[in-house]
Amino acid sequence: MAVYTQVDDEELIAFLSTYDLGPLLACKGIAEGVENSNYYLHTGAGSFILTLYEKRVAEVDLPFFLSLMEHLAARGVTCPLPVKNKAGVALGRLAGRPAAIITFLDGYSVQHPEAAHCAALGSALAEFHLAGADFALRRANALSVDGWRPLFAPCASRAEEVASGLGALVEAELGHLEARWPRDLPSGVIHADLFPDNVFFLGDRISGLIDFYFACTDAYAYDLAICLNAWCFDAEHRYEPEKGAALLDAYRRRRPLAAEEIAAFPTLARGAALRFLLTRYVDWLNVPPGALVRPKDPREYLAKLRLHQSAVDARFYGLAS
Ligand SMILES: Nc1ncnc2c1ncn2[C@@H]1O[C@H](COP(=O)(O)OP(=O)(O)O)[C@@H](O)[C@H]1O
Ligand SMILES: N[C@@H](CCOP(=O)(O)O)C(=O)O
Repeated sequence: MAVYTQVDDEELIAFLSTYDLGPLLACKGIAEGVENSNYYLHTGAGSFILTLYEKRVAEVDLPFFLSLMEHLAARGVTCPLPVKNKAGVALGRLAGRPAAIITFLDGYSVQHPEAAHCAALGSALAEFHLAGADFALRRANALSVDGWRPLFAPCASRAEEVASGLGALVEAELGHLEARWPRDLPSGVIHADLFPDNVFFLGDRISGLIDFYFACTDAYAYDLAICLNAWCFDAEHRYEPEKGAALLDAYRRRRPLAAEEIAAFPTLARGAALRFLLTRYVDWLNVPPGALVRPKDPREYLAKLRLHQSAVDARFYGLAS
């Protein structure tokens, strides 16, 4: 359960009184998510999500995330909208944290995506990239290749606690990726965390995307690689080529991949695996005392990284220019 910051009733009622949302009717901590504290909020005006932004979200980046949701929604991507208070401001402070209320989206996330879900995701991801192409704000990806070594270094000595040989493997992989990371691929705003829990379905159609708090300006194909890792493996972390093909084909129908994106794809998939291996590893070792959170298993991403290390080139993923 991701609630790092507890909100006191009186504080919440005072916070809500700065909005035109009517009285507080219910507020419950949300069981999913690992990054921020999220509450389901029911008020006289309906259902909302209250988010208190935690450690990995820099306050200075919040205008980027909130404006991005407005930008995408205006271009037909179904996503939450930040709710403005009576002063016309979407960002406030609650319980000592930056906080915002966003609209509630109907839908549910699929726990075991099938190829049809992967295809729907591929189309939605390409539409997201196209809709964000004229987004004026930029945000560097703090969790790209230059951020991985500083993330790992402070807790590198504990790697054996998580998996035998992990420290050596991460060191070698960092060296490999730092030497080869592609820097000039087609780029724009990417979601960077479009895992199944951040995509809502109603029936077999995507009803909305959530959780834009890792969004940044980076390579589109890197976002696709993140999705391949998150959607196209089975519960034992084995790659499922038919799901990979469904995702990649659907994406390419909406936004064709350039030859250099295809050539870089194995490297991007390795980097995408290492990025989530590292954040999960750090979080696994550092659960804040009193936090209600279930950290995600870094070993899942170790298995995915090993798979990508075995890929000779993009044909492994069925990609050819
Ligand atoms: N706009 C929304 N509408 C409905 N449910 C939401 C919305 N935003 C978040 N949630 C719920 O809260 C959970 C955690 O949100 P998420 O943004 O993924 O957390 P985090 O900020 O920790 O990444 C989601 O899995 C979902 O169940
Ligand atoms: N998707 C990340 C964790 C952060 O995402 P959240 O939406 O669960 O908060 C992972 O799986 O490591």
